[in-house]
Amino acid sequence: MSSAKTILVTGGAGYIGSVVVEQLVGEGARVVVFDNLSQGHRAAVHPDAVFVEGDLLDAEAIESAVAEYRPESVLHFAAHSLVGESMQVPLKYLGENVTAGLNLFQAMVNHDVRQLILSSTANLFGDPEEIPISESTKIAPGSAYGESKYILERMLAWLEQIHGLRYAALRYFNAAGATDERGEDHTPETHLIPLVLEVALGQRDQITVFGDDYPTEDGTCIRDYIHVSDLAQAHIRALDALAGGSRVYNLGNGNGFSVQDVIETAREVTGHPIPVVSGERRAGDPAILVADSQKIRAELDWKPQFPQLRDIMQTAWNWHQSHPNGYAE
Ligand SMILES: NC(=O)c1ccc[n+]([C@@H]2O[C@H](COP(=O)([O-])OP(=O)(O)OC[C@H]3O[C@@H](n4cnc5c(N)ncnc54)[C@H](O)[C@@H]3O)[C@@H](O)[C@H]2O)c1
Ligand SMILES: O=c1ccn([C@@H]2O[C@H](COP(=O)(O)OP(=O)(O)O[C@H]3O[C@H](CO)[C@@H](O)[C@H](O)[C@H]3O)[C@@H](O)[C@H]2O)c(=O)[nH]1
Repeated sequence: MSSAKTILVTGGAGYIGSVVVEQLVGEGARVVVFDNLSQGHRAAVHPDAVFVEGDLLDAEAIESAVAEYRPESVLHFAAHSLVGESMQVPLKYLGENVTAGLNLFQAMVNHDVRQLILSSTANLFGDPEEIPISESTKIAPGSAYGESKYILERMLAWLEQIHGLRYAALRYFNAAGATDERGEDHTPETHLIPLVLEVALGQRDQITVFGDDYPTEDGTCIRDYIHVSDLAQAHIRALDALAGGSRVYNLGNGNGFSVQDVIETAREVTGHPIPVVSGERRAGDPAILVADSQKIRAELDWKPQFPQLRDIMQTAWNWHQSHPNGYAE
């Protein structure tokens, strides 16, 4: 990775973005984080990164940040990202995620910034026709959130054709785990793994399983959990490869685990019994999402360092134990 170039990271105070920033700074890059702290945390931003507090919905704010810092590339993490919420308030996603991207892309076009990595999602595939899901699997977004990400992917394809922008769309499956200093801390928390660990910490009484009548072996949804550091490494490789042209990759571990498996693994890792109650299905949740990530493995020589769910959850548990109140002082 070339060290002198500036990289702008939207959403760099959030869960995944902050870990990517940590790795980029470690590689010697000059990093500028742009985040409105709606979900992110100032303390999650690596101290060697420049921090700009701003909202992508404010076109002037992102325009002036791009004008001031003149990044060579942009990593775009900032978004609303909850599948379930997007099925309650679809316009928050179809409106704000798309407008935020639009304002960012416009600022990039205005200042001739020609490289971008987009955080896309496995939710692009809805209830997929095939498992594992490859880049050639039919796209049929499973929620308003997934649709908002697909609109951004399509916008980028046009900007490539018309303005020569080079982009990588990384369709993450379920991010999980932590580094020593950075982990998952959302308010409210809605993600399965941190919620289960909050039960183990005694901060919640139980975990509700959203649906136990799916067409899977134990009836609960299956997901592909990928360690956040492995995701970060994929961004660094994709950034280095962008000079060779735009690309789209599905990014997961390639192994599926049910909600029940996650709870059982949490019991093993934490030693806590983790009481469970059955709940209704959550709208927008596909039964099974497992990635075929052969393409990024072959083209970028990327390989997950955390293939086992147990190891991923151990890193999350370490972080939750050392940060029982998340990033709060
Ligand atoms: N967590 C996952 O499993 C997962 C999976 C697939 C895709 N993604 C995508 O990856 C990205 C990061 O996810 P995350 O889990 O780290 O989410 P996150 O909520 O922790 O991080 C998002 C960050 O963006 C910031 N932000 C949101 N709207 C903004 C705006 N209008 N202007 C400026 N900053 C804004 C938030 O404050 C936050 O720091 C998202 O785009 C999400 O859709 C996440
Ligand atoms: O209290 C809970 C929370 C979650 N789940 C289930 O656990 C699984 C994982 O849910 P969650 O951790 O909320 O993640 P997802 O909804 O799968 O979404 C994540 O993973 C997607 C990619 O697969 C990303 O696009 C999203 O941004 C990211 O939030 C799903 O089957 C949920 O129904 C429960 O049963 N109980």
